[in-house]
Amino acid sequence: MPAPRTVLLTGAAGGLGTLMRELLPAHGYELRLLDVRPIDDAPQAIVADLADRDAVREAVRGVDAIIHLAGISLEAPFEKILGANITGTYNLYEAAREEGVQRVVFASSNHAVGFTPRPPADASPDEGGLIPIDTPRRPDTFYGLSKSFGEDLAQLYWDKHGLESVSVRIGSCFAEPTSVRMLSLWMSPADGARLFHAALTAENVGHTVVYGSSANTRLWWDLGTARALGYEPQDDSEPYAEKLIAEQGELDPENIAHAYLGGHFVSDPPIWPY
Ligand SMILES: NC(=O)c1ccc[n+]([C@@H]2O[C@H](COP(=O)([O-])OP(=O)(O)OC[C@H]3O[C@@H](n4cnc5c(N)ncnc54)[C@H](O)[C@@H]3O)[C@@H](O)[C@H]2O)c1
Ligand SMILES: O=C(O)[C@H]1O[C@@H](O)[C@H](O)[C@@H](O)[C@@H]1O
Repeated sequence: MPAPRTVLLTGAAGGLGTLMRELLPAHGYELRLLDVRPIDDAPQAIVADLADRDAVREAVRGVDAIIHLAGISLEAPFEKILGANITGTYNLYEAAREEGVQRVVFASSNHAVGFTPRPPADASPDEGGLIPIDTPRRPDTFYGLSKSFGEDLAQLYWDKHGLESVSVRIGSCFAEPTSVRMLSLWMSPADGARLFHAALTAENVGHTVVYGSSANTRLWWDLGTARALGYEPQDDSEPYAEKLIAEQGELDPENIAHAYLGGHFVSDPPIWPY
Protein backbone atom coordinates (compact mmCIF):
# COMPACT_ATOMS: atom_id res chain seq x y z
CA MET A 1 0.00 0.00 0.00
CA PRO A 2 1.48 3.44 -0.86
CA ALA A 3 1.88 5.65 2.23
CA PRO A 4 -1.32 7.66 2.76
CA ARG A 5 -1.10 11.44 2.53
CA THR A 6 -4.66 12.73 2.61
CA VAL A 7 -6.46 11.63 5.74
CA LEU A 8 -10.01 12.30 6.89
CA LEU A 9 -10.07 13.07 10.63
CA THR A 10 -13.56 12.57 12.04
CA GLY A 11 -14.36 14.07 15.44
CA ALA A 12 -11.90 16.87 14.63
CA ALA A 13 -13.59 19.34 17.02
CA GLY A 14 -13.12 17.06 20.03
CA GLY A 15 -10.32 16.88 22.57
CA LEU A 16 -8.27 14.24 20.78
CA GLY A 17 -9.18 15.64 17.36
CA THR A 18 -7.87 19.05 18.38
CA LEU A 19 -4.58 17.52 19.59
CA MET A 20 -4.20 15.48 16.39
CA ARG A 21 -5.00 18.47 14.16
CA GLU A 22 -1.97 20.13 15.73
CA LEU A 23 0.39 17.16 15.72
CA LEU A 24 -0.31 15.02 12.64
CA PRO A 25 0.68 17.50 9.90
CA ALA A 26 4.31 17.24 11.11
CA HIS A 27 4.14 13.54 10.17
CA GLY A 28 3.37 14.56 6.59
CA TYR A 29 -0.42 14.41 6.35
CA GLU A 30 -2.94 16.68 4.73
CA LEU A 31 -5.99 16.48 6.94
CA ARG A 32 -9.60 16.79 5.90
CA LEU A 33 -11.63 17.56 9.00
CA LEU A 34 -15.17 16.48 9.89
CA ASP A 35 -17.33 17.00 12.96
CA VAL A 36 -20.99 17.56 13.75
CA ARG A 37 -19.88 20.77 15.47
CA PRO A 38 -18.23 23.66 13.61
CA ILE A 39 -14.58 24.31 14.50
CA ASP A 40 -13.83 27.97 15.20
CA ASP A 41 -10.23 27.94 14.03
CA ALA A 42 -10.90 25.61 11.06
CA PRO A 43 -13.74 27.08 9.01
CA GLN A 44 -12.85 24.70 6.15
CA ALA A 45 -13.93 21.68 8.25
CA ILE A 46 -16.88 19.65 7.02
CA VAL A 47 -19.79 20.03 9.43
CA ALA A 48 -21.78 16.82 9.15
CA ASP A 49 -23.46 14.20 11.31
CA LEU A 50 -22.33 10.59 10.84
CA ALA A 51 -26.04 9.83 10.47
CA ASP A 52 -26.03 11.64 7.11
CA ARG A 53 -24.84 8.91 4.76
CA ASP A 54 -24.61 11.15 1.69
CA ALA A 55 -22.50 13.70 3.55
CA VAL A 56 -20.26 10.97 4.98
CA ARG A 57 -19.75 9.45 1.54
CA GLU A 58 -18.83 12.80 0.10
CA ALA A 59 -16.43 13.43 2.99
CA VAL A 60 -14.48 10.20 2.45
CA ARG A 61 -14.28 10.57 -1.35
CA GLY A 62 -10.67 10.85 -2.51
CA VAL A 63 -8.88 10.40 0.83
CA ASP A 64 -6.19 7.74 1.25
CA ALA A 65 -7.17 6.84 4.81
CA ILE A 66 -9.43 7.78 7.71
CA ILE A 67 -8.80 8.32 11.41
CA HIS A 68 -12.22 7.77 12.94
CA LEU A 69 -12.56 9.60 16.26
CA ALA A 70 -16.14 10.92 15.99
CA GLY A 71 -18.75 9.69 18.40
CA ILE A 72 -19.89 9.83 21.99
CA SER A 73 -16.81 9.43 24.16
CA LEU A 74 -18.41 8.61 27.53
CA GLU A 75 -21.27 6.47 28.81
CA ALA A 76 -24.71 7.60 27.56
CA PRO A 77 -28.20 6.14 27.11
CA PHE A 78 -28.16 3.19 24.72
CA GLU A 79 -30.20 4.98 22.03
CA LYS A 80 -27.60 7.76 21.79
CA ILE A 81 -24.71 5.31 21.63
CA LEU A 82 -26.59 3.33 18.99
CA GLY A 83 -26.94 6.37 16.73
CA ALA A 84 -23.57 8.06 17.00
CA ASN A 85 -21.21 5.15 17.70
CA ILE A 86 -22.83 2.06 16.20
CA THR A 87 -24.83 3.30 13.20
CA GLY A 88 -22.39 6.18 12.76
CA THR A 89 -19.37 3.87 12.56
CA TYR A 90 -21.26 1.57 10.19
CA ASN A 91 -22.06 4.54 7.93
CA LEU A 92 -18.39 5.54 7.94
CA TYR A 93 -17.16 2.04 7.03
CA GLU A 94 -19.80 1.63 4.35
CA ALA A 95 -18.80 4.96 2.79
CA ALA A 96 -15.12 3.91 2.96
CA ARG A 97 -15.92 0.65 1.18
CA GLU A 98 -18.01 2.36 -1.49
CA GLU A 99 -15.31 4.96 -2.15
CA GLY A 100 -12.38 2.50 -2.11
CA VAL A 101 -10.56 4.01 0.88
CA GLN A 102 -7.59 1.81 1.76
CA ARG A 103 -7.46 1.99 5.54
CA VAL A 104 -9.34 3.13 8.64
CA VAL A 105 -7.73 3.76 12.02
CA PHE A 106 -10.56 3.26 14.50
CA ALA A 107 -10.51 4.92 17.93
CA SER A 108 -11.47 1.97 20.08
CA SER A 109 -11.04 2.19 23.84
CA ASN A 110 -9.81 0.44 26.95
CA HIS A 111 -13.53 0.30 27.83
CA ALA A 112 -14.05 -2.47 25.22
CA VAL A 113 -12.14 -4.62 27.73
CA GLY A 114 -12.95 -2.48 30.78
CA PHE A 115 -14.11 -5.37 32.99
CA THR A 116 -10.69 -7.02 32.73
CA PRO A 117 -9.10 -7.07 36.21
CA ARG A 118 -6.08 -4.81 36.32
CA PRO A 119 -2.78 -6.59 36.97
CA PRO A 120 -1.75 -6.64 40.65
CA ALA A 121 0.80 -4.00 41.57
CA ASP A 122 3.54 -6.61 41.95
CA ALA A 123 2.87 -8.38 38.60
CA SER A 124 5.98 -8.93 36.55
CA PRO A 125 5.70 -7.84 32.92
CA ASP A 126 8.30 -10.47 32.01
CA GLU A 127 6.18 -13.26 33.49
CA GLY A 128 2.97 -12.59 31.64
CA GLY A 129 1.85 -9.86 34.04
CA LEU A 130 0.55 -7.56 31.31
CA ILE A 131 -2.96 -7.80 29.82
CA PRO A 132 -2.57 -9.45 26.40
CA ILE A 133 -4.20 -7.99 23.30
CA ASP A 134 -6.28 -11.16 22.80
CA THR A 135 -7.88 -10.96 26.24
CA PRO A 136 -11.64 -11.60 25.86
CA ARG A 137 -13.66 -8.46 25.27
CA ARG A 138 -15.48 -7.37 28.43
CA PRO A 139 -17.14 -4.00 27.81
CA ASP A 140 -17.86 -1.97 30.95
CA THR A 141 -20.58 0.31 29.50
CA PHE A 142 -22.82 0.70 26.43
CA TYR A 143 -20.01 3.01 25.32
CA GLY A 144 -17.48 0.16 25.63
CA LEU A 145 -19.92 -2.15 23.87
CA SER A 146 -19.97 0.23 20.90
CA LYS A 147 -16.17 0.05 20.73
CA SER A 148 -16.37 -3.75 20.80
CA PHE A 149 -18.87 -3.50 17.91
CA GLY A 150 -16.50 -1.19 16.04
CA GLU A 151 -13.66 -3.70 16.34
CA ASP A 152 -15.91 -6.47 14.98
CA LEU A 153 -17.08 -4.22 12.16
CA ALA A 154 -13.45 -3.51 11.27
CA GLN A 155 -12.74 -7.26 11.19
CA LEU A 156 -15.78 -7.90 8.97
CA TYR A 157 -14.78 -5.21 6.46
CA TRP A 158 -11.26 -6.67 6.27
CA ASP A 159 -12.40 -10.27 5.89
CA LYS A 160 -15.21 -9.54 3.44
CA HIS A 161 -14.08 -6.42 1.57
CA GLY A 162 -10.30 -6.16 2.03
CA LEU A 163 -10.62 -2.77 3.77
CA GLU A 164 -7.75 -2.55 6.26
CA SER A 165 -8.12 -1.25 9.80
CA VAL A 166 -6.12 -0.70 12.93
CA SER A 167 -8.31 -0.58 16.04
CA VAL A 168 -6.52 1.40 18.74
CA ARG A 169 -7.76 0.68 22.27
CA ILE A 170 -6.81 4.09 23.53
CA GLY A 171 -6.08 4.43 27.23
CA SER A 172 -6.26 8.08 28.30
CA CYS A 173 -4.91 10.57 25.76
CA PHE A 174 -4.78 14.00 27.35
CA ALA A 175 -2.08 16.62 27.82
CA GLU A 176 -1.34 15.14 31.27
CA PRO A 177 -2.59 12.19 33.34
CA THR A 178 -5.11 13.39 35.96
CA SER A 179 -5.61 10.26 38.08
CA VAL A 180 -3.55 7.46 39.59
CA ARG A 181 -5.26 5.01 37.20
CA MET A 182 -4.16 7.14 34.26
CA LEU A 183 -0.53 6.67 35.28
CA SER A 184 -0.96 3.18 33.78
CA LEU A 185 -3.12 4.13 30.77
CA TRP A 186 -1.81 7.54 29.75
CA MET A 187 -0.86 8.17 26.14
CA SER A 188 0.88 11.50 25.65
CA PRO A 189 -0.50 13.44 22.69
CA ALA A 190 2.90 13.17 20.95
CA ASP A 191 2.87 9.38 21.38
CA GLY A 192 -0.74 9.37 20.16
CA ALA A 193 0.37 11.04 16.93
CA ARG A 194 3.26 8.54 16.66
CA LEU A 195 0.87 5.63 17.09
CA PHE A 196 -1.63 6.96 14.54
CA HIS A 197 1.26 7.52 12.11
CA ALA A 198 2.44 3.93 12.60
CA ALA A 199 -1.13 2.66 12.14
CA LEU A 200 -1.44 4.60 8.89
CA THR A 201 1.87 3.52 7.38
CA ALA A 202 2.61 -0.07 8.50
CA GLU A 203 2.32 -2.61 5.70
CA ASN A 204 -0.23 -5.41 5.57
CA VAL A 205 -2.12 -4.70 8.77
CA GLY A 206 -5.30 -6.58 7.77
CA HIS A 207 -7.26 -5.80 10.89
CA THR A 208 -4.85 -5.28 13.77
CA VAL A 209 -5.90 -4.46 17.32
CA VAL A 210 -3.44 -2.55 19.50
CA TYR A 211 -3.39 -0.92 22.91
CA GLY A 212 -2.68 2.79 22.83
CA SER A 213 -0.51 4.26 25.58
CA SER A 214 2.91 5.66 26.27
CA ALA A 215 5.71 3.45 27.64
CA ASN A 216 4.52 4.00 31.19
CA THR A 217 6.49 2.57 34.10
CA ARG A 218 3.14 1.39 35.58
CA LEU A 219 1.85 -0.07 32.30
CA TRP A 220 -1.00 -2.62 32.61
CA TRP A 221 -1.09 -3.92 29.05
CA ASP A 222 1.08 -5.36 26.33
CA LEU A 223 2.13 -2.88 23.64
CA GLY A 224 3.54 -5.69 21.43
CA THR A 225 1.08 -5.36 18.53
CA ALA A 226 1.50 -1.57 18.53
CA ARG A 227 5.28 -1.88 18.49
CA ALA A 228 4.99 -4.41 15.64
CA LEU A 229 3.43 -1.61 13.55
CA GLY A 230 6.60 0.42 14.11
CA TYR A 231 5.31 2.43 17.08
CA GLU A 232 8.09 3.56 19.40
CA PRO A 233 6.61 5.40 22.37
CA GLN A 234 8.85 8.14 23.77
CA ASP A 235 6.95 9.18 26.90
CA ASP A 236 6.24 7.83 30.40
CA SER A 237 3.71 9.12 32.95
CA GLU A 238 6.07 8.46 35.89
CA PRO A 239 7.09 12.12 36.43
CA TYR A 240 3.42 12.78 37.37
CA ALA A 241 3.20 9.87 39.84
CA GLU A 242 4.42 11.46 43.06
CA LYS A 243 2.02 14.41 42.89
CA LEU A 244 -1.03 12.35 41.85
CA ILE A 245 -0.43 9.69 44.52
CA ALA A 246 0.06 12.37 47.19
CA GLU A 247 -3.27 13.94 46.20
CA GLN A 248 -5.34 10.79 45.57
CA GLY A 249 -3.60 7.93 47.37
CA GLU A 250 -2.54 4.57 45.92
CA LEU A 251 -5.10 2.43 44.08
CA ASP A 252 -7.19 0.42 46.57
CA PRO A 253 -7.88 -3.19 45.43
CA GLU A 254 -11.04 -3.22 47.61
CA ASN A 255 -12.51 -0.32 45.63
CA ILE A 256 -14.37 -1.66 42.57
CA ALA A 257 -13.43 1.45 40.60
CA HIS A 258 -9.76 0.64 41.16
CA ALA A 259 -9.98 -3.07 40.47
CA TYR A 260 -10.58 -3.11 36.72
CA LEU A 261 -9.00 -1.69 33.61
CA GLY A 262 -12.06 0.53 32.99
CA GLY A 263 -11.82 2.35 36.33
CA HIS A 264 -15.01 4.11 37.39
CA PHE A 265 -16.76 3.15 34.15
CA VAL A 266 -17.46 -0.28 35.71
CA SER A 267 -19.72 1.13 38.45
CA ASP A 268 -23.46 1.59 37.88
CA PRO A 269 -23.91 4.38 37.04
CA PRO A 270 -20.32 5.28 36.17
CA ILE A 271 -18.85 7.71 38.70
CA TRP A 272 -17.12 10.76 37.29
CA PRO A 273 -14.42 11.84 37.31
CA TYR A 274 -12.29 8.76 36.83
N1 LIG B 1 -9.44 10.90 24.75
C1 LIG B 1 -9.20 9.67 25.18
O1 LIG B 1 -8.41 9.45 26.08
C2 LIG B 1 -9.89 8.49 24.54
C3 LIG B 1 -9.70 7.21 25.08
C4 LIG B 1 -10.29 6.12 24.46
C5 LIG B 1 -11.04 6.30 23.31
N2 LIG B 1 -11.23 7.56 22.83
C6 LIG B 1 -12.05 7.72 21.62
O2 LIG B 1 -11.43 8.65 20.76
C7 LIG B 1 -12.40 9.47 20.15
C8 LIG B 1 -12.16 10.94 20.47
O3 LIG B 1 -12.18 11.13 21.86
P1 LIG B 1 -12.26 12.59 22.50
O4 LIG B 1 -11.74 12.48 23.87
O5 LIG B 1 -11.66 13.57 21.56
O6 LIG B 1 -13.85 12.79 22.57
P2 LIG B 1 -14.69 14.12 22.35
O7 LIG B 1 -16.04 13.85 22.92
O8 LIG B 1 -13.94 15.31 22.86
O9 LIG B 1 -14.80 14.26 20.77
C9 LIG B 1 -15.69 13.50 19.99
C10 LIG B 1 -16.12 14.36 18.81
O10 LIG B 1 -17.02 13.59 18.00
C11 LIG B 1 -18.03 14.49 17.55
N3 LIG B 1 -19.24 13.72 17.26
C12 LIG B 1 -20.06 13.09 18.15
N4 LIG B 1 -21.10 12.54 17.50
C13 LIG B 1 -20.94 12.80 16.19
C14 LIG B 1 -21.69 12.50 15.03
N5 LIG B 1 -22.83 11.80 15.10
N6 LIG B 1 -21.24 12.93 13.84
C15 LIG B 1 -20.09 13.65 13.75
N7 LIG B 1 -19.34 13.99 14.82
C16 LIG B 1 -19.75 13.55 16.02
C17 LIG B 1 -18.26 15.46 18.71
O11 LIG B 1 -18.87 16.66 18.25
C18 LIG B 1 -16.86 15.64 19.25
O12 LIG B 1 -16.23 16.78 18.70
C19 LIG B 1 -13.76 8.97 20.64
O13 LIG B 1 -14.26 8.02 19.71
C20 LIG B 1 -13.41 8.29 21.95
O14 LIG B 1 -14.35 7.28 22.25
C21 LIG B 1 -10.68 8.66 23.42
O1 LIG C 1 -10.53 5.53 30.39
C1 LIG C 1 -10.21 6.68 30.13
O2 LIG C 1 -9.45 7.35 30.84
C2 LIG C 1 -10.75 7.34 28.86
O3 LIG C 1 -11.47 6.38 28.09
C3 LIG C 1 -11.98 6.87 26.88
O4 LIG C 1 -12.64 5.84 26.20
C4 LIG C 1 -12.94 8.01 27.15
O5 LIG C 1 -13.38 8.55 25.90
C5 LIG C 1 -12.22 9.08 27.95
O6 LIG C 1 -13.13 10.13 28.25
C6 LIG C 1 -11.66 8.48 29.22
O7 LIG C 1 -10.91 9.43 29.94
